[in-house]
Amino acid sequence: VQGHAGRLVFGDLKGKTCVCMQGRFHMYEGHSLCKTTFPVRVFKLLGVETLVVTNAAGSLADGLQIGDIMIIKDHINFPGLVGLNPLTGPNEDRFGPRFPAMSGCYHKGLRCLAMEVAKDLDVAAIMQEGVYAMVGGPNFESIAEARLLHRVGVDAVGMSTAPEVVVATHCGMRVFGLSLITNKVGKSYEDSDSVNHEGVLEVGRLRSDTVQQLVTELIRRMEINNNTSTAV
Ligand SMILES: O=P(O)(O)O[C@H]1O[C@H](CO)[C@@H](O)[C@H]1O
Ligand code: HPA
Repeated sequence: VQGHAGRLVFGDLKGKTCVCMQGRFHMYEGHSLCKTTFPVRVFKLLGVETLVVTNAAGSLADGLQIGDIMIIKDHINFPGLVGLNPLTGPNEDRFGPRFPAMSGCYHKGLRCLAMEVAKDLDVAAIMQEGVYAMVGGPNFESIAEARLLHRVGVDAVGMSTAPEVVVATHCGMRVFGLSLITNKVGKSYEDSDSVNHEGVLEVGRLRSDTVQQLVTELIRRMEINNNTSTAV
């Protein structure tokens, strides 16, 4: 999608072997969920243990302002709830079970560590935990849709991430996620501001250094098991 470089970068980050996706596939681009999540299975086969996901998202929570960073505590996978799930079809037993649990899919230890990192980098004031919801897109939400999402407990909404997290959790990877709040989602018919992709990219540019520092320091401090691989 425009604004995503579409590169896969391999390297060493603070002593940990990492592979980084600059960009992702989205369902709204017409890709199957199988293709959208294919990189995650490639990472698994490469020996990656931890997946760090980042996204741009619109805020529904009054306490989340533009430029804030939300540590994803949990998600609501709206496409998944109606059967648009990357795990649909015969189960790939070599990756994981037919019916994987999704409770606790955003690793608690990594969430706590990220908050410590935020304090040490002096950015804790712009960070809090919340619930991310994936919608199909590509249109942004109507006012009634925004109100619905708010009522069901969504803090931030975007059009990605949940399928990758489902596939990573299915194959036993640890997951950590961040949403950069790029816009407020209008919940009032009196609001005249409307969101657009250029505005989303602009906030992304403004906060890219902060997100980069947070992720780098988190990776430097995170415990690893046998190998040293992380995918971002
Ligand atoms: O989730 P990412 O790809 O970060 O970006 C979000 O921002 C784009 C819309 O501006 C959509 O792609 C949406 O999902
Ligand atoms: N809605 C859905 N996806 C998004 C938004 C939004 O407001 N902002 C960035 N991605």
